[in-house]
Amino acid sequence: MATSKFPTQKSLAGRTGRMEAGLAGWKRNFSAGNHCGDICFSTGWAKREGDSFLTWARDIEGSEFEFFLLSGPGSGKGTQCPKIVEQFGSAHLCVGDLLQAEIESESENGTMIQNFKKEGKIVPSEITVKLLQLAMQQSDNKRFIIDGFPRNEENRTAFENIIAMQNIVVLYFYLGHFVMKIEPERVLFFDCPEEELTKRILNRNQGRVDDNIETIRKRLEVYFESTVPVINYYNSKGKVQKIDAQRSIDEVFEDVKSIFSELKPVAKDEDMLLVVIGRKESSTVFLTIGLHLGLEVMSYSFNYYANHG
Ligand SMILES: Nc1ncnc2c1ncn2[C@@H]1O[C@H](COP(=O)(O)OP(=O)(O)OP(=O)(O)O)[C@@H](O)[C@H]1O
Ligand SMILES: Nc1ccn([C@H]2C[C@H](O)[C@@H](COP(=O)(O)O)O2)c(=O)n1
Repeated sequence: MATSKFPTQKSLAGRTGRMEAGLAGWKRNFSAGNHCGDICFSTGWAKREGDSFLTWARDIEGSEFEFFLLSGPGSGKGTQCPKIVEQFGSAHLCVGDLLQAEIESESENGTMIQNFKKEGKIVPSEITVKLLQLAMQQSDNKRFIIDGFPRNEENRTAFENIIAMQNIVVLYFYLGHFVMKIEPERVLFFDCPEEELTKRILNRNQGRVDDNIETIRKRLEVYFESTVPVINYYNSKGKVQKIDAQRSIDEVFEDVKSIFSELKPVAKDEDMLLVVIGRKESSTVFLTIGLHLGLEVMSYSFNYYANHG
């Protein structure tokens, strides 16, 4: 086994302090209302050699990375994705296509989605995130290119705040769950002027209900108002890779290729905060999950808050 770089007891003490402070917040939230009965938090620092918090989370979720592909309508997302899939073997999840499949399956949300689409509006995250999660779960692939998502702040927070551990909750007798934030590995942004986008969509000829000048204008409005702030958000986190999309399809793909070729497995050496919230059994769940995942538990505490119901 490689040499461990576990934090010292001293540094753990500081972290445990922060953890306790965080728990005070949880306690306030729970006592505010939604919970009946006794609450237990089991928390601790744990790690697995060579893993970062995020890789670990993905590992459990079963995915190696997610790329978000975010750009204006008609910028070439749907054109480049099959090429990425062919060359790099990632799974392409196009949220627009997932929504279209819902429309075609005449599901209960189909008509509502169709109306949003006609008006160039963004479908509520409650629907898109569920479709996306399901598609990810059903895929054998562990690498995802998520095309056309998140389109606005609501999409972004819904996805990032996903309760990633629902499967584990089921496995462990509904006793507790982890909550963690999932962020994309990178965000690809195809930069293309508005006039070019409009021209491309009007020439697309795929029979889409939203490929008419009136809806294109609305979609562009929504794009500048809601999607550009999301791109700016990820840019501020250093995740955005901008590609000049006003060139030929092959030239654009050359840049895409170089980004994907740079990908290396993430292997940071960080410890992680593990939180299990539940009833009295939360400490058992904590230790069982740690064991199951091959984690070394470095510090651990059990907190019991009597009836807040
Ligand atoms: N680099 C390019 N140069 C010229 N035309 C392109 C280029 N890339 C894509 N196109 C064409 O532009 C049109 C729109 O492309 P595509 O459907 O890939 O865009 P998109 O970003 O997926 O759009 P939407 O967000 O509306 O689904 C298509 O007809 C496609 O063939
Ligand atoms: N996150 C998303 C993605 C797409 N939609 C809707 C609205 C779009 O007009 C339509 C088609 O998407 P596209 O193929 O242009 O990516 O799907 C949404 O509401 N939310």
